[in-house]
Amino acid sequence: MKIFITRIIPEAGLQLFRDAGIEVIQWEEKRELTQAELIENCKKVDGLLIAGRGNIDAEFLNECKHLKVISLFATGYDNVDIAEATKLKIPIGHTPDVLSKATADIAFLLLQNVARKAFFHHKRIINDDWNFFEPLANIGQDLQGKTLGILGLGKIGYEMAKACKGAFEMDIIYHNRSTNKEAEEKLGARRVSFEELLEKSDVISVHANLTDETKDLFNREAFAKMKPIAIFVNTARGPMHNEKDLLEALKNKTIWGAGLDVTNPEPMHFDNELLNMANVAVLPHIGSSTAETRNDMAVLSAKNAIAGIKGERLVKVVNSAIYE
Ligand SMILES: NC(=O)C1=CN([C@@H]2O[C@H](COP(=O)(O)OP(=O)(O)OC[C@H]3O[C@@H](n4cnc5c(N)ncnc54)[C@H](O)[C@@H]3O)[C@@H](O)[C@H]2O)C=CC1
Ligand SMILES: O=C(O)C(=O)CO
Repeated sequence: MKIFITRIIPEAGLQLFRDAGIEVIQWEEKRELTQAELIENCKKVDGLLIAGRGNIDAEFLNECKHLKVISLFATGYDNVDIAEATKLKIPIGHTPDVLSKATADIAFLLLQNVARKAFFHHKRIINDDWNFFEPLANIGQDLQGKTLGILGLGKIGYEMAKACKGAFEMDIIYHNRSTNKEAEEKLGARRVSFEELLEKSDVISVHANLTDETKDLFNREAFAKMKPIAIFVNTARGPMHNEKDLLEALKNKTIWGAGLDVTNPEPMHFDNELLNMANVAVLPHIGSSTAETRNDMAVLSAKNAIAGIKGERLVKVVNSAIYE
């Protein structure tokens, strides 16, 4: 039995494959493998563990329909044609829960950095531009008691809401497909329409899944409805905001600032204008990137892959319909 892994993953996951007697073939080159190379490598194995990008579309799935499992080293599965995988009865595993706190921490970190322009001031010091105490300079904004609007109050959104409530006693409003009872009871969160979320939030933090419905949701029209002091934070997926419209909204002061762990496209080009704006903080998609979380992701994704190869139900499966 063999598994192909598209990146070098933490040892804790590799050990589980050894214990299960499954041979590991890892892609060790720094560059991203091409779709043709992905297909070629998958032809020789029973399962695929995919970390990073990778387009698991209908064409790939039909070329590799012998795969007993595709295990994502991620919780987001927007790069997979789930309907086709389900039709072909290929189980898709993912790694929810274990990364919720780490990812929400990055949303929280971005929010504070933007509110106080911390990344910008750090850059100024590097450029020998230390501005001594000036009452009218280096001005950020308080977060205390402000309104946090969450788009997609699922696992990560809940952790972000909890952090903001605890640290800044923020009022929480949210737009979600369903009511989140726990957030309403424990955090006093209130479910609102998308329009109300845009109009009432001082901070909008995006935590929904990327789908046809959420793609390009934050566009010129949406930014125009937001408050001029609003801070936009996206740690979910870059295509949920329109980057040209975001730049324009920031330049025109339609909104106040933005914190991005995900960009559109990804990677963001180093000379992108957003990177030179004082009220913008950008990170290279590091939401789940802590030693502890990556270890847990390695273990969970390996457990999913091993179960799939053995023909057992995955621990965390996206397309549970295949078992019905
Ligand atoms: N920056 C990073 O490194 C990471 C990013 N992510 C992203 O975060 C996303 C969320 O992860 P979780 O919180 O674990 O997922 P989740 O499934 O627990 O939460 C997503 C929430 O979004 C809601 N939602 C989906 N479509 C919606 C719509 N059209 N309108 C309103 N609400 C909608 C769902 O009902 C759900 O409550 C992932 O799909 C992934 O794209 C996840 C982990 C790390
Ligand atoms: O889990 C995900 O969806 C990520 O984006 C990376 O952890």
